[in-house]
Amino acid sequence: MSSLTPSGKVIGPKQRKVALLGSRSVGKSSLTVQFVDQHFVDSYYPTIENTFQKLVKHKGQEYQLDIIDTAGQDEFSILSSRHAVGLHGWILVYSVSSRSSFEMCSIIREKILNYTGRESVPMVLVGNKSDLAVQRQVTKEEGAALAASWGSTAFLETSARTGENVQRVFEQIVVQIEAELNPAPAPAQKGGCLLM
Ligand SMILES: Nc1nc2c(ncn2[C@@H]2O[C@H](COP(=O)(O)OP(=O)(O)OP(=O)(O)O)[C@@H](O)[C@H]2O)c(=O)[nH]1
Repeated sequence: MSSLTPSGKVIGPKQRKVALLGSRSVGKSSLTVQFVDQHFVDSYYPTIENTFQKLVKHKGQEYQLDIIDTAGQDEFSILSSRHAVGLHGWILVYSVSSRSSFEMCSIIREKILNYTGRESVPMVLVGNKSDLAVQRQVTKEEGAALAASWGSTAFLETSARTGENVQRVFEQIVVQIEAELNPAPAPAQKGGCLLM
Protein backbone atom coordinates (compact mmCIF):
# COMPACT_ATOMS: atom_id res chain seq x y z
CA MET A 1 0.00 0.00 0.00
CA SER A 2 1.21 3.53 -0.79
CA SER A 3 1.03 6.21 1.87
CA LEU A 4 1.63 9.96 1.99
CA THR A 5 4.35 11.87 3.83
CA PRO A 6 3.26 15.12 5.62
CA SER A 7 4.38 17.04 2.52
CA GLY A 8 2.03 14.96 0.35
CA LYS A 9 4.76 12.91 -1.32
CA VAL A 10 3.77 9.33 -2.21
CA ILE A 11 5.89 6.65 -0.60
CA GLY A 12 5.57 2.99 -1.46
CA PRO A 13 4.81 1.61 -4.92
CA LYS A 14 3.44 3.88 -7.64
CA GLN A 15 0.52 2.38 -9.57
CA ARG A 16 1.02 2.07 -13.33
CA LYS A 17 -1.46 0.44 -15.70
CA VAL A 18 -0.34 -1.07 -19.02
CA ALA A 19 -1.96 -3.19 -21.74
CA LEU A 20 -0.57 -5.75 -24.16
CA LEU A 21 -2.16 -5.51 -27.60
CA GLY A 22 -1.51 -7.38 -30.83
CA SER A 23 -2.86 -9.98 -33.24
CA ARG A 24 -4.10 -13.38 -32.06
CA SER A 25 -1.57 -15.96 -30.96
CA VAL A 26 1.52 -13.69 -31.01
CA GLY A 27 2.29 -14.55 -27.37
CA LYS A 28 0.73 -11.76 -25.28
CA SER A 29 -0.46 -14.17 -22.58
CA SER A 30 2.77 -16.17 -22.71
CA LEU A 31 4.89 -13.04 -22.21
CA THR A 32 2.70 -11.94 -19.29
CA VAL A 33 2.76 -15.37 -17.61
CA GLN A 34 6.52 -15.69 -18.15
CA PHE A 35 7.01 -12.26 -16.54
CA VAL A 36 4.59 -12.75 -13.63
CA ASP A 37 5.03 -16.48 -12.89
CA GLN A 38 8.30 -17.37 -14.70
CA HIS A 39 6.93 -20.27 -16.69
CA PHE A 40 5.95 -21.04 -20.29
CA VAL A 41 2.76 -22.79 -21.39
CA ASP A 42 3.01 -24.59 -24.74
CA SER A 43 -0.73 -24.94 -25.31
CA TYR A 44 -2.82 -22.16 -26.81
CA TYR A 45 -5.95 -20.84 -25.06
CA PRO A 46 -7.36 -17.70 -26.71
CA THR A 47 -7.64 -14.89 -24.15
CA ILE A 48 -10.78 -12.91 -23.50
CA GLU A 49 -9.12 -10.58 -21.02
CA ASN A 50 -7.00 -11.02 -17.91
CA THR A 51 -5.39 -8.60 -15.50
CA PHE A 52 -2.16 -9.44 -13.68
CA GLN A 53 -0.23 -7.54 -11.06
CA LYS A 54 3.47 -7.43 -10.39
CA LEU A 55 5.82 -5.24 -8.42
CA VAL A 56 8.85 -3.93 -10.34
CA LYS A 57 11.70 -1.70 -9.19
CA HIS A 58 13.26 1.05 -11.31
CA LYS A 59 15.91 3.51 -10.07
CA GLY A 60 15.10 2.64 -6.44
CA GLN A 61 11.37 3.29 -6.87
CA GLU A 62 8.83 0.46 -6.67
CA TYR A 63 6.01 0.30 -9.21
CA GLN A 64 2.85 -1.78 -8.90
CA LEU A 65 2.13 -2.79 -12.49
CA ASP A 66 -1.44 -3.65 -13.47
CA ILE A 67 -1.01 -5.59 -16.70
CA ILE A 68 -4.04 -6.08 -18.96
CA ASP A 69 -3.62 -9.07 -21.27
CA THR A 70 -6.16 -8.43 -24.03
CA ALA A 71 -7.88 -10.59 -26.64
CA GLY A 72 -6.12 -10.76 -30.01
CA GLN A 73 -6.99 -7.87 -32.31
CA ASP A 74 -7.63 -7.80 -36.04
CA GLU A 75 -8.00 -4.80 -38.30
CA PHE A 76 -11.79 -4.80 -37.77
CA SER A 77 -11.67 -4.98 -33.95
CA ILE A 78 -12.91 -1.86 -32.25
CA LEU A 79 -10.48 -0.62 -29.62
CA SER A 80 -12.27 -0.81 -26.28
CA SER A 81 -12.10 2.26 -24.07
CA ARG A 82 -10.63 -0.09 -21.41
CA HIS A 83 -7.58 -0.41 -23.67
CA ALA A 84 -7.09 3.32 -24.07
CA VAL A 85 -8.55 5.36 -21.21
CA GLY A 86 -6.79 5.40 -17.83
CA LEU A 87 -3.76 3.50 -19.10
CA HIS A 88 -0.20 4.75 -18.67
CA GLY A 89 1.54 2.62 -21.31
CA TRP A 90 1.03 0.19 -24.19
CA ILE A 91 3.00 -2.90 -25.19
CA LEU A 92 2.40 -3.79 -28.85
CA VAL A 93 3.31 -7.39 -29.63
CA TYR A 94 3.86 -9.16 -32.94
CA SER A 95 5.40 -12.52 -33.73
CA VAL A 96 8.64 -12.47 -35.75
CA SER A 97 7.14 -15.50 -37.58
CA SER A 98 4.11 -13.52 -38.83
CA ARG A 99 4.39 -10.52 -41.12
CA SER A 100 0.67 -9.78 -40.85
CA SER A 101 0.99 -9.51 -37.04
CA PHE A 102 3.86 -7.02 -37.57
CA GLU A 103 1.70 -4.91 -39.90
CA MET A 104 -1.14 -5.08 -37.38
CA CYS A 105 0.97 -3.18 -34.82
CA SER A 106 0.87 0.00 -36.94
CA ILE A 107 -2.92 -0.26 -37.23
CA ILE A 108 -3.31 -0.73 -33.46
CA ARG A 109 -0.98 2.19 -32.72
CA GLU A 110 -3.07 4.47 -34.97
CA LYS A 111 -6.22 3.37 -33.13
CA ILE A 112 -4.63 4.16 -29.73
CA LEU A 113 -3.48 7.61 -30.91
CA ASN A 114 -6.92 8.36 -32.39
CA TYR A 115 -8.69 7.18 -29.27
CA THR A 116 -6.49 9.11 -26.85
CA GLY A 117 -6.15 12.17 -29.12
CA ARG A 118 -2.41 12.18 -28.45
CA GLU A 119 0.51 12.38 -30.88
CA SER A 120 2.59 9.87 -28.98
CA VAL A 121 2.15 7.65 -25.93
CA PRO A 122 4.57 5.56 -23.82
CA MET A 123 4.98 2.41 -25.86
CA VAL A 124 7.19 -0.65 -26.35
CA LEU A 125 7.15 -2.59 -29.63
CA VAL A 126 7.88 -6.29 -29.06
CA GLY A 127 8.86 -8.90 -31.66
CA ASN A 128 8.08 -12.16 -29.82
CA LYS A 129 8.98 -15.79 -30.69
CA SER A 130 12.60 -14.88 -31.49
CA ASP A 131 13.44 -18.57 -30.84
CA LEU A 132 11.61 -19.55 -34.06
CA ALA A 133 14.62 -18.84 -36.30
CA VAL A 134 13.49 -20.98 -39.25
CA GLN A 135 9.97 -19.52 -39.40
CA ARG A 136 11.16 -15.91 -39.15
CA GLN A 137 9.33 -13.49 -41.50
CA VAL A 138 10.29 -10.14 -39.91
CA THR A 139 13.91 -9.12 -39.36
CA LYS A 140 15.15 -7.44 -36.20
CA GLU A 141 16.17 -4.43 -38.31
CA GLU A 142 12.59 -4.01 -39.59
CA GLY A 143 11.25 -4.05 -36.03
CA ALA A 144 13.83 -1.50 -34.87
CA ALA A 145 13.13 0.73 -37.88
CA LEU A 146 9.38 0.71 -37.27
CA ALA A 147 9.82 1.67 -33.59
CA ALA A 148 12.32 4.40 -34.57
CA SER A 149 9.81 5.81 -37.07
CA TRP A 150 7.33 6.20 -34.19
CA GLY A 151 9.65 8.50 -32.21
CA SER A 152 10.41 7.53 -28.63
CA THR A 153 9.05 3.95 -28.81
CA ALA A 154 11.37 1.27 -27.38
CA PHE A 155 11.92 -1.97 -29.30
CA LEU A 156 12.83 -5.46 -28.12
CA GLU A 157 12.80 -8.96 -29.54
CA THR A 158 11.70 -11.54 -26.99
CA SER A 159 11.03 -15.21 -26.51
CA ALA A 160 8.37 -16.10 -23.98
CA ARG A 161 9.58 -19.70 -24.46
CA THR A 162 13.20 -19.08 -23.36
CA GLY A 163 12.48 -15.98 -21.26
CA GLU A 164 14.85 -13.86 -23.38
CA ASN A 165 14.27 -10.11 -22.80
CA VAL A 166 10.85 -10.68 -21.16
CA GLN A 167 11.76 -8.80 -17.97
CA ARG A 168 13.19 -5.97 -20.03
CA VAL A 169 9.87 -5.36 -21.82
CA PHE A 170 8.22 -4.45 -18.54
CA GLU A 171 11.21 -2.43 -17.34
CA GLN A 172 11.18 -0.51 -20.63
CA ILE A 173 7.50 0.37 -20.39
CA VAL A 174 8.15 1.82 -16.91
CA VAL A 175 11.08 3.82 -18.36
CA GLN A 176 8.83 5.13 -21.16
CA ILE A 177 6.03 6.05 -18.75
CA GLU A 178 8.36 7.82 -16.32
CA ALA A 179 10.05 9.71 -19.18
CA GLU A 180 6.64 11.08 -20.10
CA LEU A 181 5.42 11.84 -16.57
CA ASN A 182 8.74 13.31 -15.37
CA PRO A 183 10.59 14.59 -18.44
CA ALA A 184 14.28 15.34 -17.91
CA PRO A 185 14.87 19.10 -17.61
CA ALA A 186 16.18 20.70 -20.80
CA PRO A 187 19.97 21.19 -20.57
CA ALA A 188 20.83 24.72 -19.42
CA GLN A 189 22.14 26.94 -22.21
CA LYS A 190 25.81 27.80 -21.87
CA GLY A 191 26.53 31.52 -21.53
CA GLY A 192 23.86 34.13 -21.11
CA CYS A 193 23.86 36.07 -24.36
CA LEU A 194 23.11 35.47 -27.99
CA LEU A 195 25.44 36.77 -30.68
CA MET A 196 23.42 38.53 -33.38
N1 LIG B 1 8.13 -20.86 -29.92
C1 LIG B 1 7.44 -19.94 -29.23
N2 LIG B 1 6.10 -20.10 -29.05
C2 LIG B 1 5.45 -19.14 -28.34
C3 LIG B 1 6.12 -18.02 -27.80
N3 LIG B 1 5.19 -17.26 -27.16
C4 LIG B 1 4.01 -17.88 -27.29
N4 LIG B 1 4.15 -19.03 -28.01
C5 LIG B 1 3.08 -19.98 -28.37
O1 LIG B 1 2.18 -19.32 -29.23
C6 LIG B 1 0.82 -19.71 -28.95
C7 LIG B 1 -0.01 -18.48 -28.62
O2 LIG B 1 0.46 -17.90 -27.41
P1 LIG B 1 -0.46 -16.97 -26.49
O3 LIG B 1 0.40 -16.45 -25.42
O4 LIG B 1 -1.70 -17.68 -26.12
O5 LIG B 1 -0.84 -15.83 -27.54
P2 LIG B 1 -1.82 -14.57 -27.35
O6 LIG B 1 -1.22 -13.44 -28.11
O7 LIG B 1 -2.09 -14.32 -25.90
O8 LIG B 1 -3.14 -15.10 -28.07
P3 LIG B 1 -4.66 -14.49 -28.02
O9 LIG B 1 -5.20 -14.79 -26.66
O10 LIG B 1 -5.39 -15.21 -29.11
O11 LIG B 1 -4.58 -13.04 -28.30
C8 LIG B 1 0.91 -20.71 -27.80
O12 LIG B 1 0.89 -22.03 -28.32
C9 LIG B 1 2.26 -20.43 -27.15
O13 LIG B 1 2.81 -21.57 -26.53
C10 LIG B 1 7.53 -17.90 -28.00
O14 LIG B 1 8.21 -16.95 -27.58
N5 LIG B 1 8.14 -18.89 -28.73
